[in-house]
Amino acid sequence: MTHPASSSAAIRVGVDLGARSYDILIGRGLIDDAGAEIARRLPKVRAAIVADAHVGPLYRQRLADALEASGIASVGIDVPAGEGSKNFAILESVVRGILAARLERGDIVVALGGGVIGDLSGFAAAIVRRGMRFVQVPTSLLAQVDSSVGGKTGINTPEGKNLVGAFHQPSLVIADTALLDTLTPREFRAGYAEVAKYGLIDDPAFFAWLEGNWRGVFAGGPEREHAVATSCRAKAKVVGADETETGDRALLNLGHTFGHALEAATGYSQRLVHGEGVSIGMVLAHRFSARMNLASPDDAARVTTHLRAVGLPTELSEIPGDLPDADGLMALIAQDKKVSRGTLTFILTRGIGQAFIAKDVPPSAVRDFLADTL
Ligand SMILES: NC(=O)c1ccc[n+]([C@@H]2O[C@H](COP(=O)([O-])OP(=O)(O)OC[C@H]3O[C@@H](n4cnc5c(N)ncnc54)[C@H](O)[C@@H]3O)[C@@H](O)[C@H]2O)c1
Ligand SMILES: O=C(O)C(=O)C[C@@H](O)[C@H](O)[C@H](O)COP(=O)(O)O
Ligand SMILES: [Zn+2]
Repeated sequence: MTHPASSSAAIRVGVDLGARSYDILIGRGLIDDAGAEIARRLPKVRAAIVADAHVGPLYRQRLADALEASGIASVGIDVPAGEGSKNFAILESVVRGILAARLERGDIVVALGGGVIGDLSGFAAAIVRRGMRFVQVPTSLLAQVDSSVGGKTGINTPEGKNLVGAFHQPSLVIADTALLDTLTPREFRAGYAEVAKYGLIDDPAFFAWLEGNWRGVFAGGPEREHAVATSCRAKAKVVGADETETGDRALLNLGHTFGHALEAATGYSQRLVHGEGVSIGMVLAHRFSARMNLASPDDAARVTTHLRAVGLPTELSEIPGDLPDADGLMALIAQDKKVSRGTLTFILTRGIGQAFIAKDVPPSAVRDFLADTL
């Protein structure tokens, strides 16, 4: 199979949200068509391209040239790389950068980067002039399959992950899968955890396909575009049905209640990046489900085997440094946004591809499980 060379050959996935509907374009080389794709949808705009210290030097000039060729002038805004940038101070610097460039409400913020840049600059776009439009040009696997789609934007605080933010949908997502070739193996693997998540939520055939084809996804064969498109279709369907997570969108949080607590516990640092937290969290969710007699332990073992095969961490003991005890982790879990009237909601499972939303999960059961696991 050959790769699409231009956006005319791109895979298009629609996110159906009435007046806020938008396209996700997926394919190799699409960054060079970004100006034309944006100008077609958002004529006569100026742009701020937000990028971090890794992605900026690699791709910002190329993107700026593509925008310029379609008459879109741009300025660049720099952000330090890493999860630590999802904070109030860096948010302020992005907001001030947009204002300093005198961008108007009708202009655009372009997030060129991974999920950190997308969440941060999407949130800036949501609050500058009470809401500017923004375009996602995701450059990590995680951002292409998950964070660039669906409009969750925000920052972290010491109290917990993504606790400050807004729902603000992009106007367009341009996922150039060739850009993933420069990702580190660690970051590629981290993004893969969110790919596997879609299989584990409700698509057992996709999970089985991944077990057989993950090497092609990593190597950049046509399996990669298939995995990105399958993931985007799955996410677009959920978001189209429940934009602001009043119901089934919570399924996309599989593995995240544990994972987010672990990210907060490790200070949003390189000790544990988001996708690694999700990998361990999904294993814990499957093991906890087995312990509650909801699922077979064989399913938890199968999930562990696959995530380990691609090189992802699956055990708390793989996180470098000390972790809080079970009570410390429970204090972080208590800040989860799915907590309602003080009770915990978890995404549990009855088996591979059979995740469900479990309300009123007894905290004592989770605490004892964590104490035994630690
Ligand atoms: N909004 C959502 O729906 C959603 C969904 C999932 C995750 N997230 C958030 O996304 C964040 C994680 O995203 P991430 O894993 O992309 O992290 P990231 O943005 O930190 O990117 C990972 C690393 O890869 C580098 N990088 C990105 N693209 C590159 C490329 N093409 N070549 C070389 N290096 C590249 C970055 O500079 C960074 O060092 C977390 O904050 C998480 O909470 C949000
Ligand atoms: O889009 C969603 O909804 C998700 O839950 C996707 C997750 O992968 C992502 O990490 C998201 O940022 C988590 O959202 P949160 O509301 O739990 O902070
Ligand atoms: Zn996630």
